Amino acid sequence: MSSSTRNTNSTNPSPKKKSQGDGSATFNTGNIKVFTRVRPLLARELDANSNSDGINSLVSMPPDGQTVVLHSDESENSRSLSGRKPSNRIFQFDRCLWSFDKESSNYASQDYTYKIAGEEMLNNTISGYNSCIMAYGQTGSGKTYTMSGSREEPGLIPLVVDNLFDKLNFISKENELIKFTIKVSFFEIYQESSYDLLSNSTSSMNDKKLKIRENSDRIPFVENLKEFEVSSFEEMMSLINKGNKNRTTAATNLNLNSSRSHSILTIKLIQERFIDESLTSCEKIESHLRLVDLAGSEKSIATQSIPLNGNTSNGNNDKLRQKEGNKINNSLTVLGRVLTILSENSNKTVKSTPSVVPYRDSSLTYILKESIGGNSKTSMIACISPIDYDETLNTLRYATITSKIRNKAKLNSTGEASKININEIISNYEKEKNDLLSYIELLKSESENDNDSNIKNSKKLENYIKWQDDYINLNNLRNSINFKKLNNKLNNLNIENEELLKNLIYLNKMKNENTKKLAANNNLINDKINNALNHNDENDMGLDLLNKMNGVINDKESLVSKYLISI
Ligand SMILES: Nc1ncnc2c1ncn2[C@@H]1O[C@H](COP(=O)(O)OP(=O)(O)OP(=O)(O)O)[C@@H](O)[C@H]1O
Repeated sequence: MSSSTRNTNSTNPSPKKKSQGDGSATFNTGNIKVFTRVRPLLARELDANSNSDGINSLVSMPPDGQTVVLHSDESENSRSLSGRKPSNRIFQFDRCLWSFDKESSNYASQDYTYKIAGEEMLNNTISGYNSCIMAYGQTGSGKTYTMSGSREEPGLIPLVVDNLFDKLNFISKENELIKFTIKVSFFEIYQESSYDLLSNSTSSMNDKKLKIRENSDRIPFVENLKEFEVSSFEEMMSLINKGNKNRTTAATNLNLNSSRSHSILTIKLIQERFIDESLTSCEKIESHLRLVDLAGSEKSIATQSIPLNGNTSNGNNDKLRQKEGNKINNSLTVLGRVLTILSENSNKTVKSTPSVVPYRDSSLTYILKESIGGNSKTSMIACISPIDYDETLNTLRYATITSKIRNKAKLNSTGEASKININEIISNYEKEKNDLLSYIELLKSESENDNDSNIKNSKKLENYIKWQDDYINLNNLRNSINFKKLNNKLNNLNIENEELLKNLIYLNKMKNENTKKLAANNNLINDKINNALNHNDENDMGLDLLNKMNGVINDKESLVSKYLISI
């Protein structure tokens, strides 16, 4: 059985601005960027239609790369549950990604999706802006595939992490006065409660619940969420893979591996930019990139659990899936309400009062407050199925509302350079080292069979090693800066030498010219002496002139010899 598509002649779209005046200007003005991506047909969808001639995609994407057409289709493939006759709908977004058919010339691969939807957000984060990419769409529409992908076809998250390290390594090589620190945290919102996906805790789900609080700037955060410092792609991916394994998923009729929770991965980047080579003051920039894989909107019948091992009685699982589905739908309904109000507020005139945004109505909107309505450059990838008219229409409407939201992203810099005292840092390190050394001595004297103490011991040793690394890094930084200073001095000395050489050449030239003038003067004087001698029989006047001339010669000679001595 073959699949076909209406989109046969489009080419890979080139980047360009949205043409419609729908309030979504370029990203610099702060609008949420919106992309849509259509997935291919799945094996079960092909099987279910094995008797038909082939399934068309209800979605097509013309070559401009920014338009998506949702076609009415009265055949069974439309799967319209509304009963009404659907009509063709046209939508425009920042970019429409065609992943329906791998053979198509404009097929949007995982790498291409990263280039279009991921790279700009990563660059924003490195430039010091909070950024966020979230995947939205009905269940089974390709959100997790887009965000995480598979080992063979890695999605946005692994590609972002890979490129993050590449970019930071490049910057560090170019500029040794920047120090980067990367931290990662990962949590899920399941049935309105937050859980740390990186926690090793074995306590009950109830005990593992984390609270959402607000900081002094009224920005919500997950209390006690663990944050891990990482320094390589492998380290970061091993944490993310651990988090993905901990995420709540289940097999449903629509997706064998359906995410039953919203997951939020946060990569925090701290940059310390030393203002000058003395290393005494630095600007600190702290930004984060949030990667959000939302749970899919769903109809309860469609997401009943799949009977396992041939067991048809699956009542409890069905109930749980339904309860999960209701919570997911509720939070997505609140998200829709919040996005609508934000979009209306963004398009109100300056004088009118903005409506209150009900962020607190769900944990999801509360925690995403800054990303969807505050200090963040944000993009949404609206994932759509090629054969579900009603759900695709809903998703595209949602996405259109989102594209009209204007956020105010700020550069998260300390602004003024904060003073740091390098000697103080080193003496603190030294104090810490001495404390650790004496602690290690103490531990050594404790029982060797005591497991707890051994664990503590090794932890402390780890800390000690980390301290040593930091100390060495700091010294390396100082050494390289000292080396740079010496190099500068050497360059300056070379420049001074060049100046001296130029002066010497000039003085030599002057000396030669003066010697020539002196010889010419001598000739002139000799001529005059001869002239006078020739006339000495005439009177004493000639002798007198001769004596005067001799006096002039003596004066000139002594002047010249003084000058020559001086150079
Ligand atoms: N662009 C794509 N190319 C190939 N396969 C895809 C693509 N998008 C999705 N799929 C496949 O479709 C199925 C459903 O995708 P996925 O699990 O990503 O959906 P989801 O939107 O995350 O669903 P849920 O909300 O239930 O978690 C998976 O088998 C996935 O591999």
